[in-house]
Amino acid sequence: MIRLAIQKSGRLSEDSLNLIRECGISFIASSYKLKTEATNFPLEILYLRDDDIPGYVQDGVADLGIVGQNVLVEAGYPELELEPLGFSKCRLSLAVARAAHYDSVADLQNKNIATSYPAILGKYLAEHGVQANLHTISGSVEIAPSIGLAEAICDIVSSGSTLLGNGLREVETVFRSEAVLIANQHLNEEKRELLEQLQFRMQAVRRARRNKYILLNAPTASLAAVKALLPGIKSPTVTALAEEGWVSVQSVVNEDDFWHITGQLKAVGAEGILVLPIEKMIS
Ligand SMILES: Nc1ncnc2c1ncn2[C@@H]1O[C@H](COP(=O)(O)OP(=O)(O)OP(=O)(O)O)[C@@H](O)[C@H]1O
Ligand SMILES: O=P(O)(O)OC[C@H]1O[C@H](OP(=O)(O)OP(=O)(O)O)[C@H](O)[C@@H]1O
Ligand SMILES: [Mg+2]
Repeated sequence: MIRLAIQKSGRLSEDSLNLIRECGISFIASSYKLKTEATNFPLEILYLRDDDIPGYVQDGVADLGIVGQNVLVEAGYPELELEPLGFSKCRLSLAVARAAHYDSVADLQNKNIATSYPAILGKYLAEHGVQANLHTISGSVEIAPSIGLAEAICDIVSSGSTLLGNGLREVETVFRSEAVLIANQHLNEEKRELLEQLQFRMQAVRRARRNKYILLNAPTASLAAVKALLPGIKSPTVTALAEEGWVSVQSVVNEDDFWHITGQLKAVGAEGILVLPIEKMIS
């Protein structure tokens, strides 16, 4: 049995649970139970406050965890990170009141800055040769300038709407973060084997999410151009259509390139383009 700690309720929770489920692992989640056992994989899930996850994994109370890099690095255990998981992407940024004078980070010299991330911010300021007074608060950081607690803040930003709604302006990106899988560094052989199986499944799920299955019809005369646009995993599958002079082409495209490539496919004569999600992708 391997123990995985995830956030009980918050920005990481839903995506963490979805990832475990998409790995084919079934369990009964209840908002009251803080521990569940999977029914078809030797996995126990612990539901914790995200701030506690790095320490629990470091101490071996949990074997694995899913947590934001911001919290992991702030806790001082960056070495526990195994792989990024592609969700809960955000940044830690410095912000000042919209009307405040700001040219560069040097303007923060001797200023009061409110943050929940004193370690990450302290390192950033030291690297930029800035000495400031850090006020550590655990939440609602964006309120600090408007109540006279600080001239600047350093907190999580995603869409920027919390900053906007509190009359603040983002001035520096201090740290970029996303959810990561972390592991205790002294797992026994049996747990290492389970971790490997879990990572294999997670990678298959993530690869599938990043790619789409594409089917199209093209005139045989355009096949070379279509093949050049669709490299596929090894190479595209090409089959003849019942109608003379036409082929059906099947391949896999990266989601990031998808719109660009479909435009080019149409331009070389492709028709009837179908795009399907991929459930798992194993290389
Ligand atoms: N707006 C956002 N967009 C994307 N990711 C975010 C956002 N806010 C936070 N995150 C990421 O999700 C993590 C958890 O955020 P959340 O706001 O749920 O934390 P919390 O309030 O400290 O939760 P807990 O109650 O577990 O301590 C953050 O550490 C960060 O990595
Ligand atoms: O740039 P935005 O898209 O507005 O996101 C940023 C906000 O999101 C997070 O808070 P959350 O909403 O998770 O609430 P919390 O402070 O209770 O954790 C974070 O602490 C910021 O306040
Ligand atoms: Mg927290």
